Formats: sequence, structure tokens, C-alpha cells
Amino acid sequence: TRSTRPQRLLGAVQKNATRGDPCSVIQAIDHFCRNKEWAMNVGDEKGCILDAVVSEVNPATVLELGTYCGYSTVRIARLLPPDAKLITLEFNPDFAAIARQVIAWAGLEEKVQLVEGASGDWIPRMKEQFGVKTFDLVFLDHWKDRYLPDTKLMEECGILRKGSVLLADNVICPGTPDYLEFVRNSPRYESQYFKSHLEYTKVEDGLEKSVFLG
Ligand SMILES: CCCNc1ncnc2c1ncn2[C@@H]1O[C@H](/C=C/CNC(=O)c2cc(-c3ccc(F)cc3)cc(O)c2O)[C@H](C)[C@H]1O
Ligand SMILES: [Mg+2]
Repeated sequence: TRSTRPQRLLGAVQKNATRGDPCSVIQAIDHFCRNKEWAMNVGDEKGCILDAVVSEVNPATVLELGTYCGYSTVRIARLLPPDAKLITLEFNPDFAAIARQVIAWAGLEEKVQLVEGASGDWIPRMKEQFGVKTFDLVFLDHWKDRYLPDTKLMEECGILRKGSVLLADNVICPGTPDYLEFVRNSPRYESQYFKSHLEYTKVEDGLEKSVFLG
């Protein structure tokens, strides 16, 4: 049967990237998505903003919602200090399987814990399951209508601390209007918009960085 796009993306990584070299994995995926088949990775332009925020926060604990093929997982994990931990949630087993192989090709398995399951089920269990009390950085890139409910859940479960940074992809395209309205108007967040473009296109999109004030 015909392969899937994530399988072809993995093939491009295995063909064109060097094992253990995260930058070559990132470049191979960006080249594939720009020249062969578009895919919904955060991409190189928004990826540079993501890199800057990760470097600024220098997090010991990171939570990613929506692994997909693992592109942003590799972008984030490659910048983390040795004993830092990135937990990424992906509820589609086929995407999780692809992402595991992309992360392994980049040689970043030690820094990444890919959890197969839904954010709603796992956010409440972060403490007991992984011994993580709070997250220094959360990258939201899953279903756009889940950003707000999951943010409220993270608050309720106490996994955000004063200063935790939420970074949300696609706040313009496809758009997350309810989330944006919430973080921009809530007194408990200090929000900032980073204007950019939808991955591999000229369409406007951007990232919203929101600091939880406790
Ligand atoms: C209830 C479960 C919630 N909890 C969950 N828990 C765990 N994993 C979850 C949960 N909800 C979803 N996931 C996983 O995350 C991934 C989902 C990612 C979704 N991303 C987009 O939809 C998007 C679209 C465009 C776009 C823009 C323009 C276009 F024309 C077309 C497309 C661009 C972009 O950058 C985009 O990130 C993955 C596919 C899916 O299995
Ligand atoms: Mg996205």
C-alpha cells in the first residue's frame, strides 16, 4: 500500500541526514517540506523564534503538546542542557512511531520522553508518572481548539509556576482565537506576539509567548 507522508518524511531524514546530527535532521525535513511535500512542522522561520525562546528560557523541564513527526521536538531538545528533560505528548500511534525514529536519528533519545496518549489524560499525571513538579517551558502545537482547555488544565494541575513560559504555534493560521483572547486579557499572563509566516509559505502566522505570573 502507498506510504504515508510522515513515512516519506522519515525516509528523507534517513536518506539525507547524518545520524546523531540534529541540525542535519532539521535541514532534511525543511528541504523535504519546502521542495517535495508540505507538512505541518513549525518550520525554519518560526523555528528560529522557537530556538530563541528556548535559549532565553534555558529550561530544565519542557512539555510539548503534539509531537507529530518530531521536528519541533528535535529543534527544542538539541538546545537543552545535558540533564534537562523534554516530555512530548502524541496520541496518534502512527505519528508517535515516526517521531521516535526521527528523534533517534538525531541522537536525542536521552533528552526526550515521548508519551503516547492524550494531553487531557496525561497533564494531570505529570507529577506522579514522571516526577516533574512544574514545567519551565510548554510548546503548544496540537489541535488548535485544545490550547485553551489544556492551558486551564495545566493551571488547575499546578504544573505551571511563576515564570513558566507558554509558547503557542499557529495563533493566526489556522488560528487559536479563544486561546489568544484568554492569554492576552488574563491578568495571570504577560503575552507577546512574534509575527512570522506559516511554515514554508508566505501566509501570515505567528507564535504567542505567554509568561504565567502565578
Ligand atoms: C483531544 C486531543 C487533544 N490532545 C492531544 N494530545 C496529544 N496529541 C495530540 C492531541 N491533539 C492532537 N494531537 C496530535 O498533535 C498533532 C496535531 C497537530 C495539529 N496541528 C495543526 O492542525 C496545524 C495545522 C497547520 C495548517 C495551516 C494551514 C493549512 F492550510 C493547513 C494546516 C499548520 C500547523 O503548524 C499546525 O500545527 C498530531 C497530528 C495529533 O495526533
Ligand atoms: Mg503548528
